[in-house]
Amino acid sequence: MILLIRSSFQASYFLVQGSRFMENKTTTDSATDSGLSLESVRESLISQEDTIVFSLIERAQFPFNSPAYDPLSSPALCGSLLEYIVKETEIIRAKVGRYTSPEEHPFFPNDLPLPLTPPHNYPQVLHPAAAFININDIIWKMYFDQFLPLFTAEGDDGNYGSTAECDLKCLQALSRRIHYGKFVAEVKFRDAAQDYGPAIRAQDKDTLMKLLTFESVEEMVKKRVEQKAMVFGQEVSLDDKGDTGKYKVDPSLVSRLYGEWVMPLTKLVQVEYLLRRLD
Ligand SMILES: C=C(O[C@@H]1C=C(C(=O)O)C=C[C@H]1O)C(=O)O
Repeated sequence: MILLIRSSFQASYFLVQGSRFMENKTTTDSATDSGLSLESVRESLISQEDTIVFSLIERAQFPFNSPAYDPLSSPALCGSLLEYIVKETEIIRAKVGRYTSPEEHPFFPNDLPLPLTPPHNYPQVLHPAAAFININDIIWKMYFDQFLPLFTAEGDDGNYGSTAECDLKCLQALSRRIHYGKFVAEVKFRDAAQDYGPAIRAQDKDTLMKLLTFESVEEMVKKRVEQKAMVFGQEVSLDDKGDTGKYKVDPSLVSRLYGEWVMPLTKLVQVEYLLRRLD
């Protein structure tokens, strides 16, 4: 279910204008400064592909390792090892102000502590309603139910902590990329407000989806991530054979991840954002 709370823009303004600490280089140079353009947001998406492909390669070194996702038997801890690691990591990240960045979205947003670090004034690039769009529950389900079983080998090697750490990295990278759709939508709206305006006023999701979709760009993205998976994930051999033709993660699966989930979910975020752009 999409978390959409349409009231209290004051609270959202606080989130957008909140503190910044330990910035992520791949995402902060473009959209949160004043030079927002379709080119700059696309550059950021291209750069985020590297993070996603590397995080998938890291995860693929372990088999599925289902005990990492089973409820823990310890009475002091509830949920799975993976949930525990994600929740505790998000508590620390909240304390250092990460979720006051308009580019960061927690998977467990309830009961997070307030930042302890000094506030940072982000330029207010997005409409305040952006702060209430969080589709991490959909991303979580997609990753564990559909994608993970496809790209990990069956089995259990006992490395549950390392496995969960890798899942956390993948989830964070996917979430950042997909929610970056807010910036993509903002720039598309600014470039063609006369086209988007009527569809927004009519709350016409289908027309918005058509307006923001560029099939040729999507084809390029799928090809490029497949190529990146080949280059970043090739087995390197020092003997005469050179390229062994083996990859650490199946390049066609990375392309499929983008085609079936990452881009459709980025577009879902774009539509949800645009529906509220004139509130
Ligand atoms: C992100 C954009 O919007 C849409 C979504 C895309 C994506 O998620 O990569 C690619 C093309 C568009 O259909 C874009 O136009 O660059």
